[in-house]
Amino acid sequence: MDSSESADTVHALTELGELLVDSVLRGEPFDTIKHIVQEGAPLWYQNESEGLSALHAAAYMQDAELVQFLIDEGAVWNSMDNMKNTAGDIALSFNNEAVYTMIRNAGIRAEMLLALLASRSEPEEPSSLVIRSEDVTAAASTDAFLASKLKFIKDKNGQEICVVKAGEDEIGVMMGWEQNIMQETVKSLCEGHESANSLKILNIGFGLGIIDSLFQALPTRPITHYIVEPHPDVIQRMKEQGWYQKPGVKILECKWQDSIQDLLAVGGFDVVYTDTFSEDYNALRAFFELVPDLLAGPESRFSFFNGLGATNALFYDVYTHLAELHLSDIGIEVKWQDVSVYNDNSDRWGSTREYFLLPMYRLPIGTMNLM
Ligand SMILES: C[S@@+](CC[C@H](N)C(=O)[O-])C[C@H]1O[C@@H](n2cnc3c(N)ncnc32)[C@H](O)[C@@H]1O
Repeated sequence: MDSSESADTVHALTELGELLVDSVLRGEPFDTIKHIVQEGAPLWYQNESEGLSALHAAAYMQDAELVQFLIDEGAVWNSMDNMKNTAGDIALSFNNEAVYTMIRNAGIRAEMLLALLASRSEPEEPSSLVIRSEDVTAAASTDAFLASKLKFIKDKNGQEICVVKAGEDEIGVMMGWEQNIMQETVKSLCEGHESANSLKILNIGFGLGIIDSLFQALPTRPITHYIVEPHPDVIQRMKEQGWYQKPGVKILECKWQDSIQDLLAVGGFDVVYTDTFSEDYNALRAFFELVPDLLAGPESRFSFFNGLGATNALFYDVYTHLAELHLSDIGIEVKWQDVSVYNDNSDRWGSTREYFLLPMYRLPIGTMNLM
């Protein structure tokens, strides 16, 4: 094909794409739209003016039949319009549960498939949702992150935060406002635990040490408290803060991937928590697979920082369901709890990139399902 032919093809596809979106928005009959799709209109096409795809348009029209048809024909569930809304966000804004659920389930199916493909291919393909393979900054590459200098500073409210430079942006590794999430997590992991008086705890990722300090402040101090942390600046701070002298605390200065054999050999943990940085869903899922062998038994509890996709309600919902399904596959049943993180203090991010924009954090507590 010469360049004028390919320009003609692009032009024809653009015209068909525009026609499809316009027809959906005009409420044309189902058969007319089906015909345009069968003529080859690209379902991935997003119109010039607003960035709307046919799926966005069908969500605006609240046409469940059409939404299902477009999904079945391969519409892209997670594309964002110029306002950064997905079709799922639009359905949500209309409170249209049926349409929203169809789009969300399409997302879950697509991500399940991607995760399956990733587990069978070398090298691994990252999940399509948030962190893309081309992101080699400290935000999405563990090597880049571990080689970066961390800054421990105070936010406008005087709360401690830890930030790292990622390309042009500064991004929070751990922000002070997450204290509440950590508090609720410790409560749900430890309160009423059968082994509350002799807890054996494993935490992956020290960060600001918020959760580890909360574990240490439990009415009965944990008997054994493993912390896995690879970043040299964090390790330096742990030394300055006396973590190496605390009774029962054992610090492994490496990534969880490099200490997993030792951790499995220890095993028998009553509580396991993980909250790393710059890792994608595939890494989290790889950790999930190990959890049953790390836990002591059915009374043991597991949680993880459920923050992937949290810049968008639909993405967050898809990740939350994906995690639940994958954990259920390996015999871990998850109960979810909503923790309000709404805060009208728009300064909580300072100049850092925002990564959690939803009013609710969905806190997972997993236990071994022996059924
Ligand atoms: C978000 S912070 C953890 C915050 C912590 N939950 C708290 O309460 O302060 C993430 C931490 O995970 C560490 N980390 C990153 N990749 C890791 C990996 N592969 N294994 C273990 N820790 C990792 C980072 O160095 C960082 O200290």
